[in-house]
Amino acid sequence: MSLLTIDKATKKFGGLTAVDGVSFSLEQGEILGLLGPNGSGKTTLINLISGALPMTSGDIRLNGVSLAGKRADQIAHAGVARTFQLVRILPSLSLMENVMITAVFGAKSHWGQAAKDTAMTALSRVGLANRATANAGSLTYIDQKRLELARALAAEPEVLLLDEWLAGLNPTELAQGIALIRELSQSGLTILMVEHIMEAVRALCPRVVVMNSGSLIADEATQSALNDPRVIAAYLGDSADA
Ligand SMILES: Nc1ncnc2c1ncn2[C@@H]1O[C@H](COP(=O)(O)OP(=O)(O)OP(=O)(O)O)[C@@H](O)[C@H]1O
Repeated sequence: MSLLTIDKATKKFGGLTAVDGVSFSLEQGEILGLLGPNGSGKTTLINLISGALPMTSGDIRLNGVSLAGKRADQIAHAGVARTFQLVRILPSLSLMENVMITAVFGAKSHWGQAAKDTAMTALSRVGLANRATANAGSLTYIDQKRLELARALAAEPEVLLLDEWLAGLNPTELAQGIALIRELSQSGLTILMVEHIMEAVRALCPRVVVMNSGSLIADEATQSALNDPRVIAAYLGDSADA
């Protein structure tokens, strides 16, 4: 059985079908790229998986158990964590406090010292342990992104959803970011990553799924997808780095 199964997931906003009967699955330990031009439905799909938005129809299953109709907090508790395109850290709190919040509300609902330990482990994994007591508002952009990632990791997910986590980094930071995601993947975490930076997709994802206008147009090995005429046609006319 696949770890995460997306089964004809559909989301309509009034007359617009943003996600249109999308089906694919992720195996335990896999790192899968979710590609597509701007507006193709990638973030909406991430919102459906994480419960930020309810599906119009279809099903999403984690370990065979349906997540359909569940709230975001219930889905986090079930083992799905995400990062947001625009980081959602709380600038007036310390890094530790930012991360403890998700340790408390994540898959294992830690309290007290256990929440602190989980938060510190997550901060260590992203290289921010030595700044645990600093104010989150003082962080550079890359460190805000690291903190956002630590918040997702502190929920101790089985599946991590990354929504353009690498966007906006300079070349040095991008190399560091790719190395960090690779480490997380090698530790066994299952990752679905929305990404426009093809260098990162090639470096990290053996397989990709590609959306266009809400529909899935490819589910194949990355190299073959990037040479697929349907994928190339979807990206033409879009400014994305394809
Ligand atoms: N809350 C919403 N209400 C109405 N329409 C929405 C909403 N969220 C997204 N859409 C529309 O759904 C479509 C898919 O948007 P989505 O943000 O999922 O695309 P995307 O592939 O993530 O794009 P990008 O790469 O630019 O982030 C777009 O036409 C968008 O305008």
